[in-house]
Amino acid sequence: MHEPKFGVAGETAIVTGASQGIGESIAKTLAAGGANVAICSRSMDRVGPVAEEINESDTDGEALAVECNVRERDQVQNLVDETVDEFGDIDVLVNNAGGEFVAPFEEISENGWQTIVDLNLNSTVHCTQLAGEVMREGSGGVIVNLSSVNGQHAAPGESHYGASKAAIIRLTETLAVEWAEHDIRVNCVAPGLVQTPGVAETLGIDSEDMPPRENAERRIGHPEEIADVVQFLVSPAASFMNGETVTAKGVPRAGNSMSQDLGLE
Ligand SMILES: CCCCCCCCCCC/C=C/C(=O)SCCNC(=O)CCNC(=O)[C@H](O)C(C)(C)COP(=O)(O)OP(=O)(O)OC[C@H]1O[C@@H](n2cnc3c(N)ncnc32)[C@H](O)[C@@H]1OP(=O)(O)O
Ligand SMILES: NC(=O)C1=CN([C@@H]2O[C@H](COP(=O)(O)OP(=O)(O)OC[C@H]3O[C@@H](n4cnc5c(N)ncnc54)[C@H](OP(=O)(O)O)[C@@H]3O)[C@@H](O)[C@H]2O)C=CC1
Repeated sequence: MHEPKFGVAGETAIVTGASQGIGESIAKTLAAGGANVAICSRSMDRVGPVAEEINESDTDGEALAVECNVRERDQVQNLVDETVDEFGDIDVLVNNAGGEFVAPFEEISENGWQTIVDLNLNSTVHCTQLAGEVMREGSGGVIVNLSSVNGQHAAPGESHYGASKAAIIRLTETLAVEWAEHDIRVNCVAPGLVQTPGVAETLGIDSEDMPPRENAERRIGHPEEIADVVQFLVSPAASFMNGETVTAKGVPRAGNSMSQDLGLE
């Protein structure tokens, strides 16, 4: 009889950008599955309480909070070092930290473009190279990158974000090929619109404005619906998946009526 292998118990995972939103949900989901999680954000005041909540819950996995701006390579090295010191190894890396502002291409300054590329793409490079070194010297691992439907389809005001998220998809595919010999799988998740504090801030919509889950045509996603996809990809159940981008967007079109209303498609 074939036993499904969806577990992550005993694994050590780094989740970046875990003080809120999708990253917080991924960290809690992996910890609930028995993984130890090293979680980071730019502020210990914000990420510390998430780790406390995990450690005070009855999950098997433990949490370590680290203050780390993933745009700064030396801070990422410290995140990797603290994780290995605390848990002994790194089995899983989830490159979740990211963000954007919405602006027409011609209004994006050089620094504005650089900021978004640094935050989404270059941070993924820092984390993947530095945590990947530990994986390659050890017994391999699993990496999951957060892209976006904006990395797959054009949307107005998203040139910088879309370019950085499209690059993450190709980086994922390339590393899956290059690092297969090190027993490292690299996959990607491309969410559609998901209800997070970042979306509320970027798009100016509050959770009270969000359509209910029952409204399949208009509703936006919930963070745990992305966390479950990540949990699957890092588990041995996805052992034959490498270099893939899994889209999670609720409706089988580019976006939904909600994103049309918001002018995102
Ligand atoms: C067909 C497809 C259909 C798709 C339908 C579904 C669509 C799904 C869409 C999902 C979109 C969601 C994406 C997300 O990632 S949401 C969650 C992410 N969270 C956030 O984005 C957080 C909010 N943003 C921020 O915190 C900041 O804006 C940011 C982190 C992005 C930058 O902050 P930072 O402090 O590092 O940078 P500065 O404020 O110093 O700015 C740096 C330069 O950028 C310029 N800038 C900043 N904002 C704007 C703006 N609104 N317009 C133009 N330029 C901006 C700023 O001026 C600086 O440049 P200069 O020095 O040259 O002035
Ligand atoms: N929500 C959505 O609709 C979609 C989101 N995505 C992607 O999913 C990921 C998560 O999005 P979401 O949960 O909405 O984002 P949020 O803005 O809600 O949360 C972002 C998280 O990243 C952290 N963060 C931001 N900048 C840095 C940095 N430089 N270094 C370390 N941590 C940082 C923030 O913590 P702090 O402020 O404490 O540093 C926070 O924990 C992003 O990559 C995003 O692009 C993709 C498609 C759709």
